[in-house]
Amino acid sequence: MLATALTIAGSDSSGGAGIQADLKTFSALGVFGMSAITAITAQNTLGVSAIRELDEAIIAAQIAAVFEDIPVGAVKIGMLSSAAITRTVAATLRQYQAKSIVVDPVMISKSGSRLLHPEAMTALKEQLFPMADVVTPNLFEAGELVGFSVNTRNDMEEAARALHALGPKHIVVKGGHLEGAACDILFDGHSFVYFENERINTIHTHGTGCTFSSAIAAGLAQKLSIEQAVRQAKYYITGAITHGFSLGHGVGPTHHFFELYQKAGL
Ligand SMILES: Nc1ncnc2c1ncn2[C@@H]1O[C@H](COP(=O)(O)OP(=O)(O)O)[C@@H](O)[C@H]1O
Ligand SMILES: Cc1ncc(COP(=O)(O)O)c(N)n1
Repeated sequence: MLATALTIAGSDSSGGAGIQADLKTFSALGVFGMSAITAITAQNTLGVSAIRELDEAIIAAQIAAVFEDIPVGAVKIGMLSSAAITRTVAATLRQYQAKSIVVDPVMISKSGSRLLHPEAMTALKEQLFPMADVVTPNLFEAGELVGFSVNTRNDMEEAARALHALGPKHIVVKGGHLEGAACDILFDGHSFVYFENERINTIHTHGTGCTFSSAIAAGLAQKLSIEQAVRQAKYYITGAITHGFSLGHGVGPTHHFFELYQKAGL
């Protein structure tokens, strides 16, 4: 049977991030994608102009409709916006005993808009982290979650240890915003694995975090180990950024035709 994955995230009208990036990633990796929308953003390559949260009942109903009928191989969680939505998502996933959960703790868009109210941080840590197989903060998100700034590889390791103590089975701290190579670290509570690629010199990185976490979920849905899933996701995001392009007037999107860059060896 085709592997399946569910994304629980916000909608990005410009198609570069959020639900749209997640579904494109699932498809490109050969996984059947399903979605539960938490919030609708009016967004383009220049920024976010409006956000409308959906009410908790329709969010829970979307998740329930999928689980009641279809086997869910993996779940990716992106923009949650509020504490109430975060609690609803956690409770509904608990109800259906969801497995292989990837939490991307989305906080601020690349264009600077808040996608998570600061008061939702506690619900995220207390309700969702203990259920997560993997949590994938970038440097800023890791810093907000642990309460110290994360700027170096040493800081990334310290942050991964502190976040692992909150309950997730694995932490991936993403170094997309580091100086030098694009280096991410995976921590399982015992040891670190580094995933490193040359930094691609581009401004077109809209949706990189969404794409990377969805690619990890796709791998888990395909029964890869966490390390294999992160390796596949790193290969995928590197290709998607390499082939990212200028669309609109601002930060353009990544490219989701995996076959194209697979054949080209990136
Ligand atoms: N310019 C770049 N070149 C190569 N890889 C990058 C680049 N920017 C981000 N990445 C990679 O993309 C993934 C997403 O990371 P990041 O951009 O830090 O996330 P976010 O979108 O949450 O800020 C990571 O694997 C990171 O290493
Ligand atoms: C709906 C939505 N979800 C997530 C992001 C973050 O994406 P990124 O930080 O990669 O721009 C976004 N811009 N919009």
